[in-house]
Amino acid sequence: MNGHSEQPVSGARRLREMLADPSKTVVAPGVYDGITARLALAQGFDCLYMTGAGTSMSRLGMADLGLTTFTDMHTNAAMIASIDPSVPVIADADTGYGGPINVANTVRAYGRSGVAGLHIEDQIQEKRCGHLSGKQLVSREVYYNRLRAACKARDESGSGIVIIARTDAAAGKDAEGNGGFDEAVERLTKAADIGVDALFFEAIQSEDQCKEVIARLPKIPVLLNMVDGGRTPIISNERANEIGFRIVIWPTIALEAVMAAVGKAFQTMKKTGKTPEEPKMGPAGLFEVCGLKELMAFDEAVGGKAYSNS
Ligand SMILES: C[C@](O)(C(=O)O)[C@H](CC(=O)O)C(=O)O
Repeated sequence: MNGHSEQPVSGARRLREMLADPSKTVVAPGVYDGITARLALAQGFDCLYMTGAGTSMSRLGMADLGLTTFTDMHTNAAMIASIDPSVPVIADADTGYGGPINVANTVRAYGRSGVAGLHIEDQIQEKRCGHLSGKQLVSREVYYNRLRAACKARDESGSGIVIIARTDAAAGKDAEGNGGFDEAVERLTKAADIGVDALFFEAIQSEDQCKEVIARLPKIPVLLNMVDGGRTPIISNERANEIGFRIVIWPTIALEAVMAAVGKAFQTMKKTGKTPEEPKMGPAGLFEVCGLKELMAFDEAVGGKAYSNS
């Protein structure tokens, strides 16, 4: 033993193992920072989803309108993936942030940082949340080039990062007017032929459409995007599994909880001059969510005295 017993764990490999069982559905709650990632991990989720909308709002204070750069997204994804490298993180990679060489750079960088999977979409650079109206798409050719670049970078880098092709065509159109349900099926069918690992049909409008998507895209795993108040009716993870979805992401679960709760706490402070009455965790309780005990134990294990009387 040389003491180097901790082998790097590949989130991508773990995600691929999870996807290899066709009877299983990977469930990934949306997280966007260290706190939400820690809270999801504490509940025992075996996969996390880094939401781009949440990253945009938490890091920039801006709505999901394509303002986040590669650096914003990569830095956040890398941080989240590093908290528990044994739990795969699927991260939003929007349009890939430019042309084919940008897409390739994104795939390589996410893979090097331990991100297990990412999705690349066919919106134009001035993109928006998939559940808003008026989405504009790049042409099929530009989209397919993005996907070819992503697959080539995955293969050349050897990271095995799971490439998920997302199309916004069901509720958007390109400059030639191509759009709608069948266009989305066509784009994702081609995506599977190009060699991506999974498919993301954005803004499915009904449970019947969910079934049709699964029937028409039989080749590789299909992801379901569950956004409360979005275009797709909410179904349970169990139902998604019965229909045949292999990944379910819940991008806004933490955003909905946090925004409502924090807004209420600030309102109470403004009205009463104090924090809300509810029981508090206290500083130690708060830090324990983010590894306080483990960090102190590590320090002590190597002879540190800094925290021994805390
Ligand atoms: C999945 C998504 O890309 C995200 O950023 O999390 C968003 C979610 C949202 O804005 O509600 C999307 O569906 O476009």
